[in-house]
Amino acid sequence: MAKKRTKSKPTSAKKGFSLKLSKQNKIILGSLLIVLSIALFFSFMSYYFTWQEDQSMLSEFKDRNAEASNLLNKFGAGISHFFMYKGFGLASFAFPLLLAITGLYLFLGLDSKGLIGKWIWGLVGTIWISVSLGFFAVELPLLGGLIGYEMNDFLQDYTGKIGVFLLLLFVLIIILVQLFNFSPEGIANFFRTQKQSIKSDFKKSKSKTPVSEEGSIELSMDTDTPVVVDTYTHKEDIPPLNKEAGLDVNLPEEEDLGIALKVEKVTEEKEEKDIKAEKLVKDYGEFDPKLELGNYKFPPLDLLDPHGASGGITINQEELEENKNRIVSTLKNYKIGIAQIKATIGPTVTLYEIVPEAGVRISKIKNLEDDIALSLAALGIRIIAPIPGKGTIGIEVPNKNATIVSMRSVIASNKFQKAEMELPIAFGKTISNETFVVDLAKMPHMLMAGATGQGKSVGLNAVITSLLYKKHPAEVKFILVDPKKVELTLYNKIERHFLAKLPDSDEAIITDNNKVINTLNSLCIEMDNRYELLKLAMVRNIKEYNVKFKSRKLNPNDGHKFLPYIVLVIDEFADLIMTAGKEVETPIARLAQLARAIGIHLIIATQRPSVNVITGIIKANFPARIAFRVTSKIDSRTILDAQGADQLIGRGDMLYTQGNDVTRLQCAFVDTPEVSKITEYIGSQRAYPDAHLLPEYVGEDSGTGIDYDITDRDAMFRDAAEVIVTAQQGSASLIQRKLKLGYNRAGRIIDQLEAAGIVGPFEGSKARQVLVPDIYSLEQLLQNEKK
Ligand SMILES: Nc1ncnc2c1ncn2[C@@H]1O[C@H](COP(=O)(O)OP(=O)(O)OP(=O)(O)O)[C@@H](O)[C@H]1O
Repeated sequence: MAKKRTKSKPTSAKKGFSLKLSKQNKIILGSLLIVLSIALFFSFMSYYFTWQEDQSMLSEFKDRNAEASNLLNKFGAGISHFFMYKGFGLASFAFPLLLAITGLYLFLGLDSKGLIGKWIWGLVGTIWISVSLGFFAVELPLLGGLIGYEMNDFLQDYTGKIGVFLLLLFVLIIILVQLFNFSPEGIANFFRTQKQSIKSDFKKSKSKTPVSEEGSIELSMDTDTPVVVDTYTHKEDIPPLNKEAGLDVNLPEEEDLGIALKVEKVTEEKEEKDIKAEKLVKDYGEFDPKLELGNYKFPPLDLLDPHGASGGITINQEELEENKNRIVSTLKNYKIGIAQIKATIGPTVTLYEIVPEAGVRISKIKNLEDDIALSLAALGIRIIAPIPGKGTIGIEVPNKNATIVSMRSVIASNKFQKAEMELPIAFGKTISNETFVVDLAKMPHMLMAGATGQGKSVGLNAVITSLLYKKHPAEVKFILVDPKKVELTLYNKIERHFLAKLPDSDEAIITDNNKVINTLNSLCIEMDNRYELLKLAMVRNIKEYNVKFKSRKLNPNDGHKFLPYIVLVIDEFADLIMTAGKEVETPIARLAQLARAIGIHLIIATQRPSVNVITGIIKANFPARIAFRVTSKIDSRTILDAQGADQLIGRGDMLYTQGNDVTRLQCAFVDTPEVSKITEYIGSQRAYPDAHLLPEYVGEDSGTGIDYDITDRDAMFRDAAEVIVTAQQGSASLIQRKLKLGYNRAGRIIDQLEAAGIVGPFEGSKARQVLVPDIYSLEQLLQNEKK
């Protein structure tokens, strides 16, 4: 369902007439229609009482001295005469109603899609009522109006009274079926639920009054039983249960059926729950998570720049010929004959597919990779021998004039617009110029690496932009970690729409490494909480959970809530892992292993794809990997487990793998001003009161309430205390430096010092306060502790 909704998002042109009016004009026109509808309403009402008096005056309309009795004077009398007398009679009230609805739509700027339908059905209903009331036109001409009377009369001439009646009945059925989804089952259901609620009300009232008279007990049993059987005739196992439920107060002698009854009770509860949910859905509709920001407008396409690309790629025939000849002659030099050669032109590279003559060994061509690259004298040549599943050999040669793949073109593509995915990402275009769209929810986590300046940040922006164009703020939340402090700041503007943060933090975009650790741990708590909810709801993943929640089968009073997807983006992972090591690696590995089912997805980018940054445990849990250009073959292997990323040409040229196949893509280009426009567009709309709040996590560093056992203290505890007190500066890095300890051990000692009351609590980026003034006081404190 959600998918369907996202499909019909107003992305660009599909807005009907509302597109032609500015906001101000809509408000003005809306108010005009509302005022007009009120005037019509009062005119019509008043006309009912004054029409006979006013009729003679209609011919003197131009005479200023003539006065009508209608509340709206001559205007009221004239227009009511037109609509009610000459028109549709009582049914004319539909017009002020329709005008008021249209006016409200325009005034409030609502999506005007359903409006035409309302008018059509309104007019059909008006004619139907007017023709039906035409039967009484002789006695009461105002009921059906002239049109109703004439039409009724006309039909009667041909079909007679009964014919007209049957015709009207048939039209009524059409209206009910089309408009209210009327069906025989629907009617049966309606009566069933009505009966049910009457019965339960009846039972409730019965159980409230203490049973005292035997006679009355028997009577209630008798009346109860047939109702129960009636209600569930289609389910044989239920009636005995209801019988019991109705009887269990009254008939203790049926105790021997105890076990069977218990089993059945469970089924009944479940049924009742479902029925309740169905009733709720019927009364209030499905739960709509988007309702709180119901007027949210998705960013329009024209915020994105076409970047000069007219859409297609220009084919340079000369260049193609030249490259082909060079490939053929190079291979000829090594005595490799070619049976066939074919070129596929992409935005940045052209793929030459070669079918070698029979008997040529593929390994021979593979070994010639460097020689071919040399003779083609071009940067970024990649040889794929053989192309998986094709039996040909591919040589990718960069185009002299690369075409920029604009984000606009990929977002506008059919493939993205129609993508039936949970978290669709339009990455860019493949070598055969097809838009490449993947589902982040299926990846389920992504590792992105590449040397500096090769397009990582643009890639991250492309990912975030794709999601912003497809998802409502209620459906996805981002946690942005930006140790470089400049790359992701633009997203600050959408903090209250799309970002998630820790409850006590001011900034939603995390730039401080300590906060990252807290956030990651908080995400782990969120993950555990979500698993608990999934368990309670008896579903396997977030998608099923949200479907169940939307159909009101999960009670918010039991802690259930709509769960948005959470996407964690870390722009520079190397920096984090270097400073925090295991403290970051452990929660990330945990999240990566477990978070896929509950809608938490990680995207990690790094400039330094070395093995101590992308450790085995991280790599094992990130099947989707993206490599922009890197400087060495080793780096390429670290990211992709294959070489090739070292031969890319940069500027968004990238390799993508989600397992075995490696796909070469040109990443879509989205520039900072475009991102800025998008975030401004979203940021200027009504938002939630705050960013999405993650569960609270009390980090080890904040240390509140940590009570360390004195005997458990680190061997260097005393030395560290002396260093801190002497320097009067409570920082872990000081201990690290002076005592040559690792980050983690120093952190632990600081916690112990805090527990001992030597340093104050964690104060963010500032050093902690030292609570002991000198070495002498420290001695005393430690002595007292021992006692
Ligand atoms: N997909 C693309 N198409 C065209 N040009 C691109 C593309 N991606 C990046 N570029 C060019 O490369 C430049 C650097 O890109 P980007 O800032 O994304 O690199 P980076 O890898 O994030 O660098 P750093 O690691 O230093 O932040 C961009 O300013 C842009 O000119």
